[in-house]
Amino acid sequence: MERAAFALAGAVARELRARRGRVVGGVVVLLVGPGNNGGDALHAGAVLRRRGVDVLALALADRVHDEGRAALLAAGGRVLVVDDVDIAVDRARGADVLVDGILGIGARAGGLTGGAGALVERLDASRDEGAPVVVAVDTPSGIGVDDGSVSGPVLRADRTVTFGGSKPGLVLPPAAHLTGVLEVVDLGLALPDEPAVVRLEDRDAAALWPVPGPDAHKYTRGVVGVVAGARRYPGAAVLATSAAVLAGVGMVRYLGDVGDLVVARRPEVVVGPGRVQAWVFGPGVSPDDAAQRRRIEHAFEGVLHRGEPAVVDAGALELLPEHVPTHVVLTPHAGELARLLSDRGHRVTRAEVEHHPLRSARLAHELTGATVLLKGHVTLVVGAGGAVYAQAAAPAWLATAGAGDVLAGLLGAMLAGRADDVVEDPTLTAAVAAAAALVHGRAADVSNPGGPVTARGVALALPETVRALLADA
Ligand SMILES: NC(=O)C1=CN([C@@H]2O[C@H](COP(=O)(O)OP(=O)(O)OC[C@H]3O[C@@H](n4cnc5c(N)ncnc54)[C@H](O)[C@@H]3O)[C@@H](O)[C@H]2O)[C@@H](O)CC1
Ligand SMILES: [K+]
Repeated sequence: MERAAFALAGAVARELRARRGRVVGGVVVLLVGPGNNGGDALHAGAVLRRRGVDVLALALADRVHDEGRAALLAAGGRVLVVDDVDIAVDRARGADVLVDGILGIGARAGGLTGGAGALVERLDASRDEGAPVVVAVDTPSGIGVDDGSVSGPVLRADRTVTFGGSKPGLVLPPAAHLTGVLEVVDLGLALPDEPAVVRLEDRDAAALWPVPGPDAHKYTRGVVGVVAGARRYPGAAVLATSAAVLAGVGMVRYLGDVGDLVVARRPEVVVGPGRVQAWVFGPGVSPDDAAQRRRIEHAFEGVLHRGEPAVVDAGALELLPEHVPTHVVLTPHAGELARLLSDRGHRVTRAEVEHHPLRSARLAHELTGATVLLKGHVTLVVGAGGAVYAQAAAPAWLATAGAGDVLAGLLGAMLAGRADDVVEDPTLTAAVAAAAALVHGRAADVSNPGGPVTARGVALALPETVRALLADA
C-alpha cells in the first residue's frame, strides 16, 4: 500500500504543479470509501500533507481505513465525516485536485448508492472550466472492474492511477470513457500471464501486417473479393474496394452492379468472378437487393466449404448462415448487433448493446461462431478462445459516413494477405481484426491530425499509415 500511496501522491503533485505552478499550498480533497481503496487515498494524502498541501478527507462510509486515517491525521490533514451532501459538494468543489478513493477492485455490482452516489452525481454534473482535476485511485469508483459496465453515477476521471496492472473495466466501454489518462504503477505483484482484455499497440499491429516477401506475386499476396454497393449506394463499393487496394493486397475483385464506377475511381480493381482468398460482404448492400443477395449467398458457400476468411458488414449481416468458422469476422455497430441477436432469439435493444458491449459481442460470438468486431468509440473484438481486444485509437471525427466501408475493405485485405494463417490458427483472426481497427484509427489521424476526416481521406491515408507503422516497429 505504501508504494501505491507514493505513486498516487506523485501523480496528484504533478497535477497540482500543472494547475498552479507549484505543489505547496495546493488544496486536495480525498473522497474516501470503506476499503483499501480509501486507504490508498488517505496514505497518499498523508504524503501530500507532508509536502505542504492542504488535505481534507471526506469520509463517505461509517468506517474508513484505520491506519490511513491515522496517518493523515498525524501528518496534519483533516477528516470530515460526511452527513450533509451539500457541505461535501461545497468542500469538494473548492479543491484543486479531487482524489476518488471511494471504491476500487472491491466494488460490488450496482454502483455507488446513498450519500456517495448523490455526491458523485452532483460533482460530475458540475464539471466546468474551474472544476477540480479528478484523479481516480485504481479505478473510477463504482465501474464494473471486470466488464466495464456502468450501473450508477461515476465521477469521470482526468487521470486514473492503477496498481499492479490494467483492469478490463479500464479499457472496456462504456467505463473506458471515464478513465482519463491511464497510469499503471508496477507494484511487483504476480499477475496472471494473460490479461483478460488486450489493447494492441502499434508494434503489435505492425507484426500482424501481411508484408510481402521477395518471391511474392499477386496470388500469394492475396486476392480480396468485394461484394458491395448498389445503384442506390455506389459510394460504399468505391470506398471498400479503395481501402482494400490502398491497404496493399495482391488484387481486388469486385462483384456487383456498379463495376464501371468502381473501375473509374480505382482502375486497379478487376470486375467479375474468379479466384479469391478472402471476402468482404455487405457495405452498401440492402437485403432486398436480389442480385447482391444471390452473390453473397453463393460466396458464403465458398466460405463454408473451402474455408475462405470473410468480413461480413452492414446488409450482409442478415444473410449470415446459422454457424460460421471463426475466420469469418462480423463488423456490426451497436444497432446491427442488436438486430442480429434479436433475430437469433435474444431480444435486445441498441441501447442495451451500448450498455453491455462486451456481453453482447460475446453472445454474438457464441451464437454464430464468428469473430465479432463491435464498432464504437472503443472497438471491441471477441474471438476464439475468449480473446478480447479493446481498441481506442480512433478519433471521434472518424464517426462519419463511409468509415465502416473503409474498415471492411482494409480488414478484407489483411485477411486475404494472411488467409492461410487465420484458417490454421483460429485465435489469429481476432488479433488481425483488432489490428485493422488500430490502423483504421491511425489512418484517420494521419489524414487530418486533430480535425475533421472523410472516409475517402482515411482510405487515402492507409499507405502512409502502414509505412509509418512498419518503419517504427
Ligand atoms: N489487491 C492488492 O494487492 C492491492 C490493493 N490495493 C487497493 O485496494 C483496493 C481494493 O481494496 P478492497 O478490497 O478493500 O476494496 P474497495 O476499497 O474497493 O472497497 C471494498 C469495501 O467497499 C464495500 N463496497 C463494495 N461495493 C460497494 C458498493 N457498491 N457500495 C457501497 N459499499 C461497497 C465493501 O463492503 C468493502 O467494505 C484496490 O482497488 C486498491 O486501491 C492497493 O493498496 C495495492 C495492493
Ligand atoms: K477509486
